[in-house]
Amino acid sequence: MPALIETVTRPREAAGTLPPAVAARVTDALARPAAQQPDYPRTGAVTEVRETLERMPSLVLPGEVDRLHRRLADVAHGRAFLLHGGDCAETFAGNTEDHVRANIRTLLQMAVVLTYGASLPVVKVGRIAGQYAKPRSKATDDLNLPVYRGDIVNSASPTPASRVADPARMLSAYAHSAAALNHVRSMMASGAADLGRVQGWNQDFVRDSPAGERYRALAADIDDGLRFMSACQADHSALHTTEVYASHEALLLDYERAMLRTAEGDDGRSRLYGLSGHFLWIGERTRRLDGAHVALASMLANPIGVKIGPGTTPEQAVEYVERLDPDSRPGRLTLISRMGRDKVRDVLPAIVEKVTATGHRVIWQCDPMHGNTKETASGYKSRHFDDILDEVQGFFQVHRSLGTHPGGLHIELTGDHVTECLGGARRLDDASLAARYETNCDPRLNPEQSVEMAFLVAELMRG
Ligand SMILES: O=C[C@H](O)[C@H](O)COP(=O)(O)O
Ligand SMILES: C=C(OP(=O)(O)O)C(=O)O
Repeated sequence: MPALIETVTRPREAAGTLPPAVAARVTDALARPAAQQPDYPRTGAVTEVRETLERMPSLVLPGEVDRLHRRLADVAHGRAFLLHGGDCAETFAGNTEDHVRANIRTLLQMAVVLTYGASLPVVKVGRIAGQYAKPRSKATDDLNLPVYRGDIVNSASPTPASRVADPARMLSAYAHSAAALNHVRSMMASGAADLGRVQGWNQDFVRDSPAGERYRALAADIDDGLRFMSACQADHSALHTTEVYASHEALLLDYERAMLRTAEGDDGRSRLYGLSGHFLWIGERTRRLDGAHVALASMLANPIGVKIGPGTTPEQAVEYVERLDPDSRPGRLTLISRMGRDKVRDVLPAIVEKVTATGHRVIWQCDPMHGNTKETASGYKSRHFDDILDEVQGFFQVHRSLGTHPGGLHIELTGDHVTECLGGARRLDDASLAARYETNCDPRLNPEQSVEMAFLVAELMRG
């Protein structure tokens, strides 16, 4: 697909929107070892694209990032819950109005269930409007072609030409992200997040799902509550709208570099923001402490997440906290554990204890997807609903036993009725996966499995 925005070639010296001292620090940070970066055939083209992006409007605004930071501070203090979800890999072709709407709808449905079930405000963050870069386990695929690294880098189609990394794809990713954000913002502004409407979607779920009976009572309770509030003419204006924030893995350094902007923060001080999204995270494969991803993130004013897999030591976790939250600001750092169901109960406690002892208030979030991926007998990369749930249960057990706040859930999901993860109320089995296995990378929960998961997590939150 051609780039949606033409590159503008300008003299090198005119490039860059950052003050020179900041730009020099960014350059230093990015000179560190960086895993999972594409091998572009022509580096000049990368510079041209970067310079074009540096001149474009940022995708999100510093004030929105700061507001999310304040919401996340509530999560860190145990007064709210962070729900984070969306595609494993967004695609340009899949960035349609229907898909964006369905994903947001699923996220909001889950949020309603969690808010009501756990009586806690839920901060909603989509894996949306930028989740276009994928870290991979191997450099080549089964056909011995360079591996697909996400639509921002190359194409999933299995030919040598389409797997060549193309910097112009960063421009398309920018344009697609802007379109998705625009749609999310208009959904929010036009009342799509009105609790009454979202609750209607849940009733569809209750009616159509084989697990419907189990959830009918909760859905009816929410309805009663809404009717009661209307009858009392109580001010429920807050129930008619909501905030949804955008996040992605800050993996592709050329793109993230181009989206850096300085702006005055809440306190009037100039700060560096990564304005490709509100919340940016560092993945399991790029979290080396002396690496470029950690160095860049440490300079940003955004809330930052770090995925921590089963190989993480308590000492490393403390290092992340010290480097990424040096001012000890609650909500700044989210540690996203993705241990796998077999390891979470053994590995997480020592990490939580050691980090808690530093006095920093991090958000503890559970990603129960990435440690539970398996190949099925028929060759699909899948995850079983029961394994996912088991990891969430383990995560809650660990936090309950240590008296810390199990602050969030990070899920790969889609609002499309795919068949990618096994199990759930419809008991999807290996033979059913072929029907709608559509992901370009990892398997996602479908809407029914997602809402079912939300009901089960709400029960855990009620404790
Ligand atoms: O989403 C996470 C990773 O990008 C993904 O699990 C890597 O998949 P791979 O092991 O097929 O490369
Ligand atoms: C790559 C991802 O996860 P992880 O870094 O935990 O493997 C992801 O969340 O897309």
